[in-house]
Amino acid sequence: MLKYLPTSALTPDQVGHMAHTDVGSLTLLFTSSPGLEVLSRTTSTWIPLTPPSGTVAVNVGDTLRYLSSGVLESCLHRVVPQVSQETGLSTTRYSLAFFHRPELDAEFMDAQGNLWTGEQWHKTKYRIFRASNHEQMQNSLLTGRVGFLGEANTDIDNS
Ligand SMILES: O=C(O)CCC(=O)C(=O)O
Ligand SMILES: [Fe+2]
Repeated sequence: MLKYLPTSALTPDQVGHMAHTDVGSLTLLFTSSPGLEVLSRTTSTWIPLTPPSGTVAVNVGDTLRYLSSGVLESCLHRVVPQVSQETGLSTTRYSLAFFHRPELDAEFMDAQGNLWTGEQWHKTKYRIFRASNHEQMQNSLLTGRVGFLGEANTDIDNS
């Protein structure tokens, strides 16, 4: 369960959840709160996505992308705070994510040809997830797009 607390600090480096691809294979995301946005590969714009009530959003993560040799694309997404007209603060947001991931000893190759085990990939990418927003912005591992740093720039490499 993820809870995004209200904040008055709405500068771009303090978004609810930085632009990223999920680390595992498939993510099942349950939420009825607005704020989730997905980057369109065709227009390179952020598209708001609120799953209709009773439905679940299914994200392909990095490892399924690599295990399928890129046939399935990992989805780049972020969470943007929604500001309440009454308080001027962002609203509290809840979501429930169920992360599937490969076995720790599963092997796959990333888009640059580097070989990984599931465990290595998970530990490496999670270290970035836990880092400060500033450090996250220095590392395109978070976005799974070489040279693309999410909020920090918009040059997308489709590798
Ligand atoms: O809270 C959400 O809607 C998305 C969360 C998310 O993208 C994640 O935890 O990887
Ligand atoms: Fe995510």
